[in-house]
Amino acid sequence: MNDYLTIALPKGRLAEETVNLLDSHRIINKESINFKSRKLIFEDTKGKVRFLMIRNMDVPTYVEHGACDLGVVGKDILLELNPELYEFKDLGFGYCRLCVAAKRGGSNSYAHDMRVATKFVNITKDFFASRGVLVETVKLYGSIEIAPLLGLSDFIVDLVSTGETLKKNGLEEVETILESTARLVANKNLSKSKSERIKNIINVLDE
Ligand SMILES: Nc1ncnc2c1ncn2[C@@H]1O[C@H](COP(=O)(O)OP(=O)(O)OP(=O)(O)O)[C@@H](O)[C@H]1O
Ligand SMILES: O=P(O)(O)OC[C@H]1O[C@H](OP(=O)(O)OP(=O)(O)O)[C@H](O)[C@@H]1O
Repeated sequence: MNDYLTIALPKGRLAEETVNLLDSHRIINKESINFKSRKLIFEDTKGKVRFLMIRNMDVPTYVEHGACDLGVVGKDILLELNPELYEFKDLGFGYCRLCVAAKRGGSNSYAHDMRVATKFVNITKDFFASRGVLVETVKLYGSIEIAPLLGLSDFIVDLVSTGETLKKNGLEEVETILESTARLVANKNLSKSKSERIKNIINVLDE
């Protein structure tokens, strides 16, 4: 079983694109994974790859601790968690921006002690500190756009792709903090044979 390469996939929008990419390069056969199933572990016996369906924010933890050899995760999460792992490759998909947003037509000036709702507490604190503003962060896990509408926060820091969620909820973008795409990451203490396999995978993806 140890000759299997274990890959942490983030359940959600990045998993299927990763599997399609690996399948199109014949690194795995996508038939070995059923996204509709409640199963959390899949094996491609021919390609000798095991996939673990992991919550997005947990992917770096699994890879950092060596429970998985490889993982796919957004750059946004890597910047937020700053894990000890190798970032091997920008996979190009999963593009989004981490933005400051507020109620449309409201005051967009920053002030000390204002509340900012976000999943990305570390990036948010650092960003406002770099602007000389000390803010109170309100940690949320989803539907962040609702917070300013109900007076829970003055601003939000959240991911924007098409801008549709901001628009539909009466918010507007104030500024972009960073851009993100999906990254292939690896554990830092891989065996020689696993390092070789990963190098081969990257070469195939680069062809
Ligand atoms: N609207 C979007 N369009 C494109 N990529 C996105 C978008 N939102 C997030 N992403 C990217 O995809 C990654 C996974 O997002 P996804 O929405 O699948 O998980 P999540 O909701 O953050 O995870 P969880 O539900 O486990 O908290 C994000 O970290 C980011 O890199
Ligand atoms: O600019 P858009 O294309 O509208 O995409 C942006 C939305 O996508 C993500 O949410 P997701 O769908 O992951 O739901 P969540 O609120 O549960 O995180 C993000 O947090 C925004 O809410």
